[in-house]
Amino acid sequence: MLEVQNLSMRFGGLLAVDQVSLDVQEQEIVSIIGPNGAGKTTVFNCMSGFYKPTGGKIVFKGKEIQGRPDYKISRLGMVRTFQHVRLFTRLSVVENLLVAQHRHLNTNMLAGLIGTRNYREREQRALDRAAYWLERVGLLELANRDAGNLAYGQQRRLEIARCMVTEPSLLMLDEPAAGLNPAETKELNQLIVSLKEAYNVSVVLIEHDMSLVMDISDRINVISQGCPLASGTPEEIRQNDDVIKAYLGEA
Ligand SMILES: Nc1ncnc2c1ncn2[C@@H]1O[C@H](COP(=O)(O)OP(=O)(O)OP(=O)(O)O)[C@@H](O)[C@H]1O
Repeated sequence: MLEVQNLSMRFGGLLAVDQVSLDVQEQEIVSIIGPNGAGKTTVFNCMSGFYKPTGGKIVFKGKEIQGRPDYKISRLGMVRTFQHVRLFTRLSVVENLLVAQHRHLNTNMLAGLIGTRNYREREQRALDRAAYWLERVGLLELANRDAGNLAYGQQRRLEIARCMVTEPSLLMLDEPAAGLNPAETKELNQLIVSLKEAYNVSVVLIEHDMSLVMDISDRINVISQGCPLASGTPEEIRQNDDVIKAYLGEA
């Protein structure tokens, strides 16, 4: 469903991403790993429309999307979370999920003001979806709390719910386990696997927690200093000498 071909991104004199290719099939969890500064988030930013890549192609569901704005890419069904949580901290938990759906559906303001039947039905569906996903990520009881008052692990789960209410086919998670304790990481592991198995979602994951990556990935792509270093199953990556060297070099 997604094919990234020879993606490159240059910032002035720095070639942050150099000819990176990867693909994601339906219902697959594909991870991107690599030492700090390898270019992982830059790949994400290109894929999700935050940066216009300086080279290469990104094909999602048969359409070339490189350089398209982020809101158009998310309407095609490819949504992301961020390395640093980006919620509306002064809105309630449930409002965060409603705003996400409004932005996604491009709701007609006038229909909202007049309160047409169609609009009311859509609002009800949005509320139902929000309640469903809050329950799913264990936040229903906190629906009316300000998002900014949630514990960090809860905010990260809310971010995933905020993506899921838009019913994506591909979810991109940027370091979802960062800052989580072991119990929360285990819950996250189960949640991500269930997204794939129960909701037919494909996942692209950037993550430094190797036990999580090795446990849930179908395939892993390793990049180092912007360049592709290796790709394969968790077992192949675990035994790859270049990968071991890149990581030992970092330590
Ligand atoms: N907007 C930007 N302008 C200039 N340089 C940038 C920009 N974004 C990223 N870079 C540079 O590109 C390189 C890759 O950064 P990137 O954040 O993609 O790495 P990463 O693999 O995600 O790192 P980490 O694991 O630490 O998050 C770094 O040298 C970074 O400083």
